[in-house]
Amino acid sequence: MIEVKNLVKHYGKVQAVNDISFHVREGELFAFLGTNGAGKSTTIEILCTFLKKTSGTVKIAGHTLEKDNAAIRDNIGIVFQSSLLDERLTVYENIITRGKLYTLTNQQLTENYEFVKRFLSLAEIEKRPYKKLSGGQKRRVDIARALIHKPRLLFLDEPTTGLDPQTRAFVWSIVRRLQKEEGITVFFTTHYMEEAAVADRIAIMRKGKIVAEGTVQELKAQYTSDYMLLYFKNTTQGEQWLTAQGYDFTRLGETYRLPLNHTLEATAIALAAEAYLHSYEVIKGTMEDVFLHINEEAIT
Ligand SMILES: Nc1ncnc2c1ncn2[C@@H]1O[C@H](COP(=O)(O)OP(=O)(O)OP(=O)(O)O)[C@@H](O)[C@H]1O
Repeated sequence: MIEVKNLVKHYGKVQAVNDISFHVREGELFAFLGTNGAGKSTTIEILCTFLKKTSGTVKIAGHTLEKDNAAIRDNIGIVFQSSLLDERLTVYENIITRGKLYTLTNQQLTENYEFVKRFLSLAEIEKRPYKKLSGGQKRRVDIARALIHKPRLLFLDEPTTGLDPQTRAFVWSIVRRLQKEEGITVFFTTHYMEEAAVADRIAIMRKGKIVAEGTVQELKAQYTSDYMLLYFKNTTQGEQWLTAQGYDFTRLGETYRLPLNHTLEATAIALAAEAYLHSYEVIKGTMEDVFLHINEEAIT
């Protein structure tokens, strides 16, 4: 659905995107991550036809960027962090006005409107002015606006920043349904690593370069490790046992931390230490660990 090769973007002397290549498969939920200033927005703006690249090639849904931008725009929907809708118009008016920018017949527009209304549960709010809506309702309408022409690819730039946890969960349930039920490819950015963890694949940018790419499992395997926390009945005896076994442990107050090569190692350790243990837990590496590791690695 997206194929990017050797993409470069300079703003004067600033090299915002520095020779990146990646692809996104049809139907995928793809997360594009990076610290502030990494080059994500610049990349998205190029992919969405808003910004001219310096060099490189981009193909979206089989169409070549800059040769066939109109066809690309017909295939994509975009939800920005800040809304682009008219505060004074109603939900219905906003979405229909947007839909009229595309080459849809009246019948197609009506059918598509009925689809987004149902999919995003807009029936109760369609007659209300946009400015009267809550933050979560506004987000639903923003997504409806992006879907009115039934695009195959949806870009979401930090779609949940500033929303409460319940609304965030709701937005993600919509995104998942769009992917699963409608087969829409989703390309999103976020600063919330637990959101990135649900993606099929992830690319991480730093200073204009893609520094890591893969599935959540692949990235975790490469950049994090699992560990075990041990809580002993008697810390002196517990520590003696760990030392006798030759384990490379760290003491954190009354707790002992043991790195694991594999999660299942914890079972054997817990069974061997059973006589000394009060309890234990296994902590899995997270996407947050991956992200911090990659950015630390790049700094040092
Ligand atoms: N119009 C511009 N003129 C000059 N430099 C720019 C311009 N837009 C972005 N930059 C610079 O390009 C680099 C990449 O910026 P970009 O906005 O793409 O990063 P980002 O990863 O989207 O960051 P954020 O997470 O903060 O949105 C930064 O160094 C930024 O200062």
